[in-house]
Amino acid sequence: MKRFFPYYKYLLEVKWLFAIAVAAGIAYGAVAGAGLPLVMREVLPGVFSHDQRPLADLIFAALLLPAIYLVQGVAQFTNTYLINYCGFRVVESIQVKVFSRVQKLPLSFFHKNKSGDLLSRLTVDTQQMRMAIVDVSNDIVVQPMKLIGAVGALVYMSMQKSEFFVLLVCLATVPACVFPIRAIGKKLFRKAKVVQAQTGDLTASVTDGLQAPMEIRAYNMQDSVVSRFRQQVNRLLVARMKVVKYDKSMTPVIDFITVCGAAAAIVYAGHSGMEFKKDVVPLLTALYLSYDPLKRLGKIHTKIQRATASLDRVEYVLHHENDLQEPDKPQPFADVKGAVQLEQVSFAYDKECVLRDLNLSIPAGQVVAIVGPSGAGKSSFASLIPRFYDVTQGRITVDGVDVREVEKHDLREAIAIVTQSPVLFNETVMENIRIGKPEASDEDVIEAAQKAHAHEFIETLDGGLGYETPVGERGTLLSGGQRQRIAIARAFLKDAPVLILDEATSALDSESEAAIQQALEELVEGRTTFIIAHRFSTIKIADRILVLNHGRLVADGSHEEIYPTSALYRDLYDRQSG
Ligand SMILES: Nc1ncnc2c1ncn2[C@@H]1O[C@H](COP(=O)(O)OP(=O)(O)OP(=O)(O)O)[C@@H](O)[C@H]1O
Repeated sequence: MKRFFPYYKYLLEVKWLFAIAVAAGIAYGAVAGAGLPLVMREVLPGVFSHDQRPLADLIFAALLLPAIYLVQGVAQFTNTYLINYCGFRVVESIQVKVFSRVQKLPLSFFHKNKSGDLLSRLTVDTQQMRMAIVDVSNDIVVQPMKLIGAVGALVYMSMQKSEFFVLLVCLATVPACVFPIRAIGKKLFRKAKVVQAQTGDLTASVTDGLQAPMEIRAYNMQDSVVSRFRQQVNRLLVARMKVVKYDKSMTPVIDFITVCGAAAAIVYAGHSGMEFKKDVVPLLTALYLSYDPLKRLGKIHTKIQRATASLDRVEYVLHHENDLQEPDKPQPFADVKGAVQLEQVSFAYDKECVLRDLNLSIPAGQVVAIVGPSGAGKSSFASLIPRFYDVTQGRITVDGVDVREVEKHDLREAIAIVTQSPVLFNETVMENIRIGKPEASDEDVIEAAQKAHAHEFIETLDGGLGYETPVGERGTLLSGGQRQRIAIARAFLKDAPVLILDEATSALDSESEAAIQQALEELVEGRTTFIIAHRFSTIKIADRILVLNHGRLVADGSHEEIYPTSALYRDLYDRQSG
């Protein structure tokens, strides 16, 4: 339980509503625990005595029951309604915290963790945590109150007739409940952990299945995808049933132990010649009502165990070490010109180096194409400049400042990236371009689209809806060439001094290709540009070509300089020109 304490601060945000909820819960507990037995003990025996009672007395006595249930009902509704509200608010705060943590983590985190599993941690596991924080806090106050109410009624009755006191001994079965509660709780924790992990796997598999509809159809994978899903659902079912087994065994076990106490009460009551209506019924009602909160208190343990299994998964994200730390004393980074320098740079994702001993000086405004065979390290090279990863050795500077010594936000403000398959967000074309500069006016966005040779096609979109056309999830309502031009428009709007272009590998139709080529030529002007050249179609706009092979720089110069001297470049170039 201690592990949940840091999260109680979210409950403080709704402390007054929570306090009202608990107060209503206490009122409910007191009325539910003590009201019914006392009515039975004090009122009903008189009503059903042998003497003829006036009708008014009967009506009064009868009305006591709905009155008790009315008070109890209003208090219970207020309690559960507000507890639910507080619970949702706490979940909301935890979800925002986890989501914002995820957004701060480096790219490597997303390569190690499946997005579906992260989704399940963010949604399912945070909901489980709610149980431990809000429901348990409520139960911990309300259920003992109910217990005190019922036990109070027993004590009150025992004061009226001393034999009743002995019946309190029946409650001695209560401590015996602790042992099964603890044992079942331990089992439940382990089983709940398995369920949460498998829920994550299942969500990951669903996400995969929904994100690649074309590939699944193209390769006729429907049956195998469904069969894998069925297996995972089955595994989850088995794991869930284990949780249900332990969770649901708690109540019967506690019922059995406590009913032994009730049996002892009956034996005692019968033996000592108590009056059934007047003494035994109210007594058993009070006993029953004191066992109910006990069972609920027992469930608190199982709730905490289940929530702890989820807490582990949520804290995996919250406490995940960020290996791309911000500098302690960030250097100012304004009016960037874009001179980039690599000094003895080596880089490895894991153990094996994918870039080795790179020494380069790229003056501001130079357009550099990076070429090399597949896997040579071109994309890795480009990802080091915006500090998506840190170099393993050496350093990279922009305008003489080590990229690790400026705030990541400032560094990335100075860099625009156009990837080969740009991701569009499920918003309008206008908003997708505005991502480049959130404060830009509509006119600025349109101007950027014009520069990117995108304005013409945007205007005709969706029967003239133009910039207000939604692009669909991940931009699926647009063609590859259109998506690329929107990404180029974003880069124009951002107007950053450093540009990284990941040239499209897929063939575009000649009209798109010509428009994109022209847009890129204008975009690179005056910016330090790194073009990851897969198809060499953009190579002619480069001032300088870097040839990488197995992570090493094997040639560096203009096309005219390196074509005669680098066999690898010549080979790559000739193959491309066919
Ligand atoms: N996230 C990653 N984690 C681990 N290894 C990676 C990761 N990304 C790339 N690699 C490895 O790093 C090496 C260089 O990959 P990189 O993507 O930089 O090459 P590339 O020249 O851009 O290739 P291509 O032209 O095929 O895109 C490859 O061996 C690749 O397997």
